[in-house]
Amino acid sequence: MSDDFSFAVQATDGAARKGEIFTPRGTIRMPAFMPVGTAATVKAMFPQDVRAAGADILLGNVYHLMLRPGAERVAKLGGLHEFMRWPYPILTDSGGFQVMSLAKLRKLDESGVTFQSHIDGSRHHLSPERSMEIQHLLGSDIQMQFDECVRLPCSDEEAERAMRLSLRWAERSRKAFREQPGRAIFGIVQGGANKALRVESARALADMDFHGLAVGGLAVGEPQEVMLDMLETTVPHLPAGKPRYLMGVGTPDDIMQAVARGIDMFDCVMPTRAGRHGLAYTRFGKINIKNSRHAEDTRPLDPDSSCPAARDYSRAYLHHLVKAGEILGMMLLTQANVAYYQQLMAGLRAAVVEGRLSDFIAETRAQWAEGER
Ligand SMILES: CNc1nc2cc3c(=O)[nH]c(N)nc3c(CC[C@H]3O[C@@H](OC)[C@H](OC)[C@@H]3OC)c2[nH]1
Repeated sequence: MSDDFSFAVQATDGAARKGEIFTPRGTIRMPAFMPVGTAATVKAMFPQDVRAAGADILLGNVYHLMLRPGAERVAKLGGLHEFMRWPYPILTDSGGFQVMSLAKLRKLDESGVTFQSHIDGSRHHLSPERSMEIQHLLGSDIQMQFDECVRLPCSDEEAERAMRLSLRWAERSRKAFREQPGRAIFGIVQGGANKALRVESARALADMDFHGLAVGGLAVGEPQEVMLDMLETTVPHLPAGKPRYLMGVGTPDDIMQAVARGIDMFDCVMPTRAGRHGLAYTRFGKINIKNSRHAEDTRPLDPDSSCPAARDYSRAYLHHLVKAGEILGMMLLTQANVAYYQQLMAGLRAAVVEGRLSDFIAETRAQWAEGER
């Protein structure tokens, strides 16, 4: 196992790619779905179950971890991998998105963002330099540049201001990144829903020495067709030899459509958050397990699933646990959902290798529509 970070495309099907990222902590099979582990845990799941579900990499977040327990403390305790007992790759977001969505009393200027913690009101400052230092302290394998993500819809002026600021912050993040074998930094394309801005941002970042590139500023309230239109505009300007990560996406259908347009990596709170609210993702579509029609249904979510939570427990039992507010209900549905997302990614990877991605997408959608047999 080399101690370097590297990426290889092994098959293509139209714009879609099947590839792998190699890191000293393990290989990431792509297209990949990265479960969100914001506060050093994939909520309601043991790390070994996240791994058993098929995940090669999970996410951490600068904003949450700098506020609690603190980046220096995580470093003192051996780093995030040791802290949360996840020895495989971790990608950390740079915190800019959460500051703008969670923190109070934010002040943004060229230096960065000053804000008050949503937890205890303490005051903090995040800059490209401090965000990279925190990601280094956490021991992150893939670090994200510090950027500004604007909500949609927004004016062209607002999108341009944030995109240019994010490019200047990309340079500063890249300079502040501590080069280490196996460690990577990704740039983030911004530009709102403005095609010219998206192309300019992508081209500028492609010329900087990033290991991978993310498409940011999407999944922020825009319709799917706007998101897909921005992908068709942006992806052709991203280097084919680097991984492409679409941040915050998405539903199973969003992911399939984005894979077909050349995206390799995804993250979304949907499978974990939905699991905690009684919503199950399955090959037959979504199942709201709270619905009374499941109260005496002895079938599991999916008898053919490799995930024990989806295969071994009746819908009646899951219905009972969720109605009773039992913790095990959250645990089982979260595990089943994360496993379903990983099974979907495995199906997409195989379909690209076999050159049958469009058939796979059509078959998968048909099975959702058909629902239960
Ligand atoms: C939901 N839609 C969505 N669009 C997004 C766009 C951006 C963006 O342009 N820049 C940055 N830096 N982050 C973004 C993010 C946050 C992802 C993180 O948010 C956290 O999920 C809650 C998780 O942190 C473990 C994840 O880590 C990568 C987005 N999320």
